[in-house]
Amino acid sequence: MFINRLASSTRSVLGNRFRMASNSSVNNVCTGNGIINIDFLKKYNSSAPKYALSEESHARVEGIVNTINRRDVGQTEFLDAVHEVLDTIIPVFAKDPKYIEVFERLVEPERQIAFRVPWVDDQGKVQINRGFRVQMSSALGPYKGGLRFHPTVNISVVKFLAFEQIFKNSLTTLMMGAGKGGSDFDPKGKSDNEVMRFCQSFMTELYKYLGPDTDVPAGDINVGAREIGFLFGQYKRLTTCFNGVLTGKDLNWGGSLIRPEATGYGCVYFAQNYCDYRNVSLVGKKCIVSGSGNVAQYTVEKLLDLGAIPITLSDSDGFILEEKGFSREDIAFVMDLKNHKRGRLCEYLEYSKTAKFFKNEKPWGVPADMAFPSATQGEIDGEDAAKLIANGIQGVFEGANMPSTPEAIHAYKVAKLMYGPAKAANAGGVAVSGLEMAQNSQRQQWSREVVDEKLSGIMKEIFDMSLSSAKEYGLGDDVQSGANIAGFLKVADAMIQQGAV
Ligand SMILES: NC(=O)C1=CN([C@@H]2O[C@H](COP(=O)(O)OP(=O)(O)OC[C@H]3O[C@@H](n4cnc5c(N)ncnc54)[C@H](O)[C@@H]3O)[C@@H](O)[C@H]2O)C=CC1
Ligand SMILES: O=C(O)CCC(=O)C(=O)O
Repeated sequence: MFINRLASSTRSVLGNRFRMASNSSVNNVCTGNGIINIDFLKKYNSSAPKYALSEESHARVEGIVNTINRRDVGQTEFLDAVHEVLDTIIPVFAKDPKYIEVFERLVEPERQIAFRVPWVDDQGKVQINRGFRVQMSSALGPYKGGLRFHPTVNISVVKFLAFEQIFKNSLTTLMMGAGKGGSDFDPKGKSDNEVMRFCQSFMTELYKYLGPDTDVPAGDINVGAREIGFLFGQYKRLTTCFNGVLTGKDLNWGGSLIRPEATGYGCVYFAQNYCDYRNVSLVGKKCIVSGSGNVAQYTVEKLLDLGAIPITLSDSDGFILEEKGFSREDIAFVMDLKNHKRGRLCEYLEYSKTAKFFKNEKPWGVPADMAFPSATQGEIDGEDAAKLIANGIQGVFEGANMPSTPEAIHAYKVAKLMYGPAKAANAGGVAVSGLEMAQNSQRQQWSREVVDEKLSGIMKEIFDMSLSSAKEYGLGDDVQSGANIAGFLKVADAMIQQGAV
C-alpha cells in the first residue's frame, strides 16, 4: 500500500510518460526510455526485504527521482545512466541513509560549460559547432575524462559519460575526479587542416577551465593522437605552459607507454579475472568484438595474446566476420586502414579472401562464447541480448561506455552471464591516463613492462573490489552492483569529509 501511494504521487508529477514506463514488469526495472521509473524500489521491497528503505528514505529517494526527471527532462542517456546506478545502490541507502543526500549532490554537475566553436573550412567558409565540458565531480582529484567529437554529441551524452566517469575513476584507486566533454563536430571527411583548425578553436575557449591540477581531458570517440596533438599545441600557445593538461599525448612529448592499448587490454584483463573466478579459460574461445577503433583494436590484440579467437569487428556501416579468427597481420591491416588511411571497414574485403561483410547489421547474432562491445552506447538492446544468450554466450565485457540497454543488462543477469559493466571493465584507459599524469608530475617515463603490470594489477583490484562489495552487501557475485557500490562509497565518503561542496 505504501508503494502504491508513492507510485501514485510520482505519477501525478510525471504524467503520461510515467504511465507508459510503469507498465514494465517489476524485474524490468530500467525502462531505457529516458525516464527514471521509481518502480525499481519494488524489487527490493518484494524480493530482498532486508534492503527495503524506511518510509523517510523512500520518500527522499522518490523526491530525488522526481527532481531529476523534471529538471533533466529529455536527457535520455543521462537519465538512463543515473537509473542504472540508483537501481543497484539502494542496499547502501538501506544500510546508511546518510548516503542518499550525497547521491542527490552527485547527480548535479559541479560545472557545465557549453560554448560556440567557430572554425574555417578548406573553402574559406565559417562553420559553427557546439562544444561542451561537464565537470562532474572533483571529490577525488582533478576532473578527468575524455573528449568525444561526433554528430550525436549533446549535453545529455556528455553528462551521462561524465556521470559514469565518477564511479569508474573512483574504482581505479587513483586520485582522479570526473569530467567529460566533446563536440558535435564530425571529423569524417574533413582534411587534417580542418581538424586542426577545429581543435584550435575548441581549445581557445576550453583552456580557461583546464590545468594539470584542475581538469585533464583525453581522447574518446574520434579523438585520438592527431586531435590530442592539435589540442595540446593550442593550449601551449595560449598559456605558455608545457604540462600534463591532456593525456593520450605522443610518447615523444609526455605520453605514456601502453595508454593507446590500455582500454582494450584492460577490458580483456578484467574478463580474464572474471573467467578465473568462474574457472573458465579464454583459450580457444570465439569472441565477438564490435567497433574497429582504439578500444576494439587493442581488445583483439590482447585476446590473441591470451589464445582467444576474435572473429568480428564493426563500424557504423556494418560488421565483418572473419570466421577463422583475425590474425596479427589482419589486425595490423585494420589499424592502418582506420588510424592512418581513415577508411571504412568494408575495405577489409579487398584484403581478406575469407571475410564476409554484413551491411547495416550488428554482430550479436553470430554464435560465439564471449562478447566485447567496443563501439558506442546502446549498441546491444534486449533483442540483441536474447540472440547472444540463445547462442550460448558466456560473458559480456563492455569496452564501450553504456553499450547495453537496461533490457539487455537485465537479460544478462537473469541468464547469470559473466557481465563486466563498462565502469569496471573499461576503466583501464583512464587508469593509465592517471599513470600518465603521475609520470608527467615526476617528469619521468616508465617502461612498457612497468605500466602494463600496473594496468593488469589495477584491473584485478577493480574486479576483486567489485566482487567483494557485492558479497559484503549480500548480492552474491553481482559484479555490476558491486562495482557501482564500491565506486560510489569512495566518492561519497570523500564528499562527506569535504563538507557541503
Ligand atoms: N579510448 C578510450 O580510452 C576509451 C573509450 N571508451 C569507449 O569506447 C568506445 C569506443 O571508443 P574509441 O575506440 O576510443 O573510439 P574510436 O573513435 O577509436 O572508435 C569508435 C569506433 O566505434 C565505431 N562506431 C561508432 N558509432 C558506431 C555505430 N553507431 N555502430 C557501429 N560502430 C560504431 C566507429 O566506426 C569506430 O570504429 C566508446 O564508447 C568510448 O566512450 C571507454 C573508455 C576509454
Ligand atoms: O583517459 C581518460 O582520461 C579518458 C578515458 C575516458 O574517456 C573513459 O574512460 O571513458
